[in-house]
Formats: sequence, C-alpha cells, structure tokens
Amino acid sequence: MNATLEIPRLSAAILDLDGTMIDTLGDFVVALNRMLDDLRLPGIERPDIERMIGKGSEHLVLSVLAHVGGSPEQFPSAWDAYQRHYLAVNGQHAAVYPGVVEGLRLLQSRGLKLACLTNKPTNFALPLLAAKGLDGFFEVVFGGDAFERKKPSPLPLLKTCEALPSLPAETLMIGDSSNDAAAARAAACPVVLVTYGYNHGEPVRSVDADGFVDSLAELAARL
Ligand SMILES: O=C(O)COP(=O)(O)O
Ligand SMILES: [Mg+2]
Repeated sequence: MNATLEIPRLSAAILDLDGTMIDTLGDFVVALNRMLDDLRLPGIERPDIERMIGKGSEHLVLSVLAHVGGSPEQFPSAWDAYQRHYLAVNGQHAAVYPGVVEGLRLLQSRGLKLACLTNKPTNFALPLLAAKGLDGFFEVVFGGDAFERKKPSPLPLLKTCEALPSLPAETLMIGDSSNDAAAARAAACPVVLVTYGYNHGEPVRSVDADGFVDSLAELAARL
C-alpha cells in the first residue's frame, strides 16, 4: 500500500486544483444555486454538482442547466450570473485538503518545480490560491481558458511543461480525475491520482494511472 511509487526521475510536478488541492464543492453549490435562483430555475443538490465538476465552468453551467430543465439558450445569462456569484464566494465555502501544504513543501524540498493547471478559469483560480495561502508554491498557474483546449487534451500539460520548463517524461501530473489522467497519458507525463477528489461519480481507482495516494503528503513520502 505505501510502497515507493514506480515513477522515473522527476524535475517538476503539475498539480490540478479542484478536488486535488482544494475541496471547492461548497463554493460551486452556493454559486450555482444563486445562478439558478436568478434564472427562476429549480435548485440543484450537492452530489449532482459533484459529478459535473472537472471539465471547466462552461461545461458545468451547461450540465446544470440541462439537469434542472433549463435550455442552452439560457447559457449567456447563466454564465454572467455564475461568474458574478462564484467570484463573490470564491474560497468562502472551500477548504485545503489535509496533507496539501506538507506535500507541496516536501515536493519543493526535493527540488521539483511546481505548476498549477486547472480547468477552472484563471481569474477564479488565482484569487482562490491566494486566499488559501497556496499561491507562493507555483512558478506558473494556468486555468482552463489559458490555452486552446482544456484537459483531457494533452495541450495544456505540454504548454505548462514548456513554461516551467521541464520535459514531460520528468513532469508528474497530480490530479483527482480521469480527465487529468487522460491528459497526462497523452502528453507522456507520469500521473498519480488522489483518492478523495471528484472523479465524475466513478471510482477513481478504476482510472489508468501510475499510482493512487490518500494525500499529497503521502505522495511526497513515496516518491
Ligand atoms: O472544472 C473545474 O472547474 C475544475 O477543474 P480542475 O479539477 O481541473 O481544477
Ligand atoms: Mg480536479
């Protein structure tokens, strides 16, 4: 269980945000329900939202609209309301997972350069990392709007490797979902998944990855 992970020599790590470093489900629940209220649509429950997280905010808003019986024509006003409400609550109903700060410190003390790559919009991610005291760990932070495609495309991982700079084969992707793992496999980055995040409602251990850890502190200890 706690054996060393079979990961080659590393020079960098790319960390996912939602479900990996920060439990943001509470922020999504509040912002999305305020958005639905503005549109006079019925509310949505926490477990339903949890299954929809990880593919970016546009995908999330469209999935929520479909779930409550809204229409895609309502997307523009829903998107405006969602951004306003999310930015107003950003971080207030969210918590850094246990072991994250210790894990980031350990990864850095091993000489790894760190990047944060999320499908969340960059203007949501930056203030969230700052509010939770995590911003200082990262050389670069890229959101879902930073490149032409989002994870599970390999493009954002390859661009992040270029920015660090680091070779993909020496850059560990650390995420919580099949989205992160598929992007990493396609970019030829090794990938480890945490067991506590959001994996679209599917068991995370069924995903093709190089290892699974219960915390980032455990990951750093097993490298
Ligand atoms: O879809 C989201 O907003 C969350 O994305 P992340 O898991 O890539 O941080
Ligand atoms: Mg995630």
